[in-house]
Amino acid sequence: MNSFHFTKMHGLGNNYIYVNMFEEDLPEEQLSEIARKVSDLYTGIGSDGMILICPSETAPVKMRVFNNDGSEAKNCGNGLRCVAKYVYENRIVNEPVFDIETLGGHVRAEITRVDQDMVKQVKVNMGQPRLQPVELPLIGFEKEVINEPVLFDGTELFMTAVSMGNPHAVFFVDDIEKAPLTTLGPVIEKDPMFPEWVNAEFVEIITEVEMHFRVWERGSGITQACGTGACAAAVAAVLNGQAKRDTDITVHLAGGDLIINWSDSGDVYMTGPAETICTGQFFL
Ligand SMILES: N[C@@H](CCC[C@H](N)C(=O)O)C(=O)O
Repeated sequence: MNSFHFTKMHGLGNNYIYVNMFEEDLPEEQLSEIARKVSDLYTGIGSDGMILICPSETAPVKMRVFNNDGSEAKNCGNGLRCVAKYVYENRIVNEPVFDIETLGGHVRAEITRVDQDMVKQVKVNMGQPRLQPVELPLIGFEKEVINEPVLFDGTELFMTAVSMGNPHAVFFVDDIEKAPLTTLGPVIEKDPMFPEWVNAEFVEIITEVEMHFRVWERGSGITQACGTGACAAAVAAVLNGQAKRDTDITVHLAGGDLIINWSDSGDVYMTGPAETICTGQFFL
């Protein structure tokens, strides 16, 4: 294998190189290295990482996510919408509602808008948020972490910790433009309290149903959007009394908007767009 076909797709600017593993065969031991290579802006294609669209034994399709540093993540909200678009348009699935296996559990995708045979919008039942520290994992805390003061590089921030299959640390700020994204984002990401590192999100509440959001992603740095992060932010807002359950919340990310709803059933729903950028052949 010295080349493979890819599709570059994005959800609100959060862009990945997608490889159809129903047709391609990338060696397991080289996946991290290939993710780093394709993601390189100068010598590769340039992306936030690589996502594999794989056969599954328990669902019509399985998603595997690699950040642009080569680390493998257990979930990716924007990736899920793009995978749903890909498998539906390419007739790997033929029904508009189907399950996707991830390393963080199964989720259910629903194709909610199609325009001239192109999927434009997908809604995903992301499942229940997990709040116990052991589920992130997060060490040094026994119980759910909701608005707890923590020092990062000498700065006190109030943290709410949420797992959406992957780990998130959410911080509320008064002004999103002044959030310490570039300075504290990388510090929070690799703080020893997170043995598997963490995605760091800053959130400015506008109203009970609207918030601004910026992310420093584990393994990728600043990205335009993070679907699981937006879910975690909405859950954190509810836990902190800043938003309501079973209500659509508009999350304004750098790349556009997502609608998040933490339903009374306990599941979190994410609705948003998915776009194809280009297809090509990558030479290793
Ligand atoms: N961009 C994603 C999340 C990708 C994985 C994340 N960086 C991690 O390591 O957990 C999203 O849209 O959720």
